[in-house]
Amino acid sequence: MQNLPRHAGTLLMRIRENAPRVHCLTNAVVKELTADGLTAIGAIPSMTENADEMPDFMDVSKALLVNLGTLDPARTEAIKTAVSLMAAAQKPFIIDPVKVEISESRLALAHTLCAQRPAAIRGNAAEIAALAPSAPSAALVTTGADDTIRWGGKSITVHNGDPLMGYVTGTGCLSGGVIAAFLTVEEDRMIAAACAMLVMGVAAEIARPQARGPGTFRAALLDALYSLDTETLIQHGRISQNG
Ligand SMILES: Nc1ncnc2c1ncn2[C@@H]1O[C@H](COP(=O)(O)OP(=O)(O)OP(=O)(O)O)[C@@H](O)[C@H]1O
Ligand SMILES: Cc1ncsc1CCO
Ligand SMILES: [Mg+2]
Repeated sequence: MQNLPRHAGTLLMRIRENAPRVHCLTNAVVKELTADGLTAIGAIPSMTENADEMPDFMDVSKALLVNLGTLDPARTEAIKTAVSLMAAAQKPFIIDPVKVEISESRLALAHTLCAQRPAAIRGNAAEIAALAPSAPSAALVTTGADDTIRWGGKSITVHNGDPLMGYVTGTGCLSGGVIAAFLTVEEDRMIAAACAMLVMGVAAEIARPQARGPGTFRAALLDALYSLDTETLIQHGRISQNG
C-alpha cells in the first residue's frame, strides 16, 4: 500500500462515523483498558461473557476479539459459542493467544479456534510461533519494539511505539481490540492490522511527552487515541514493507 498512514487516518474516520460494535471476550486484567481504548477510537465495546447471550450479541457485533488470558470455564464456553457464530456469519474475529505456549489445554482450544479461520492473530513472538502453522489464512501480528504483520508471504513492519507501552499492562491486548475495529472497515486483513498497529504506535508517541510514568501514560494514550488525525499519522508514521 502506497500511503498506509493516510489510509489509516481514513479508516479511523470511518470507525468514528460507523461506531462499529466490537464484542470483547478478554482477560480479567485488561477489560477496562480495552473498553476505554475502543471507545476512544469511536467503536462501541461490549463485554458480556454469558454464553447464553452470545447469539444476541454476535447478531449486533461487527467483529469479535477473543483473548485467552486468565481463561476460565465460563469464558471458554462463551468463546466457543461466539467464534462459531461469527464464523457462520462470515464476520471477522481475532485471537490473542496469551501464554498459549505454557498451557496445553489453552493451546488445544486455540487450535480449535484457528480451524474456524480467524482474520488475525496477535501475540508476542512465542505465541505467534505456536499457532502460525494452524492458521494459514490469518494475518499474523507479532508485537514487540516493532510490530510485524505477516500474510500471504508479505510483511509490513510498524516501527512506531514507545517503551512505556511495555509498562502498562494490556496495551498489547488493547491492540487486538483495535485490530478488530479496523477489520470492520477494511476487508484486507493485512492492511487493517497494519493500520491498527500504526494508530496504536503513533498514539503512544503523541502520549509520551504528556506522561510522567506508566500511570499518566495510560491516560495520555487514551487521550491520544481519541484525538488522533490523519495529518499526525502521516507526520509520525514509520513503516517498512516486504514482498
Ligand atoms: N520497546 C518498545 N518500543 C516501542 N513499542 C513497544 C515496545 N514494547 C512494546 N511496544 C508496543 O506495545 C504494544 C504492546 O505490545 P507488547 O508486545 O508489549 O504486548 P504484550 O506483551 O502482549 O502486552 P500486554 O500483555 O500487556 O497486553 C505494541 O503496540 C508494541 O508495539
Ligand atoms: C498479566 C496478565 N495475566 C493474564 S492476562 C494478563 C494481561 C496481559 O496479557
Ligand atoms: Mg507487554
